[in-house]
Amino acid sequence: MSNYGKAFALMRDAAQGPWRDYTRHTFVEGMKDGTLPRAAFLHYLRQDYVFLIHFSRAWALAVVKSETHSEMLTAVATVNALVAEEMQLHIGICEAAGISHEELFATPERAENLAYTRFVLEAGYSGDLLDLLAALTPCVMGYGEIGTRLASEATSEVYRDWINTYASDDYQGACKAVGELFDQALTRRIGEDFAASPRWDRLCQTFRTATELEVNFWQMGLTP
Ligand SMILES: Cc1ncc(CO)c(N)n1
Repeated sequence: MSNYGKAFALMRDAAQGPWRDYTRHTFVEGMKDGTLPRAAFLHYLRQDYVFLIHFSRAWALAVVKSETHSEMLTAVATVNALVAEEMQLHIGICEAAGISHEELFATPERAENLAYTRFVLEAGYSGDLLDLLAALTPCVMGYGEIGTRLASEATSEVYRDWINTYASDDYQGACKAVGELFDQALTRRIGEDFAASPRWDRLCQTFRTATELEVNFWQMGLTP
């Protein structure tokens, strides 16, 4: 199992059912064995590019909601990793499939996509860094777990570029950094025993809702 920090492990266990639906979705299993139709993958990737625009904005909000230099450093590194690295994967794969960057940028946003990213942004606007991180971590860590598992279990080379991006040391390092950020931010704001605080259940609920919205996102991917 992944080691992305204490808070993440507790929240994932509290959202076990949806977490499994998310990380073992039919879409994911289709990338593993190569049976996922190319049209569904490209449709997903275009939506995911739009997702990453708003997801980067949410991480930029984490800079705004930071209280220490160390928190700012992790948040700003994540913004950079998203904009400068992860989005490049989408641009590259789409270009190779004949979809120009201009066309990609103009992709009409699906409702499932809009619901998810605006839920995350709203958690951050109306709350503090903890509320925001509870909504952000399922996205970051889920893909980290999926990437690691598929790198060892994939029986097809079709989606290897995608798998390698999320299994890479860079991406895995980002998951660990975000896990440390979350643990430290919780300890700073509510103390060492953060899971016993009255805020904990609500944070777990935000994590669970974001996880369910990830399930809906894969489902959208299957319906171009
Ligand atoms: C929907 C979604 N969740 C998480 C990630 C990982 O950054 C992504 N690219 N897309």
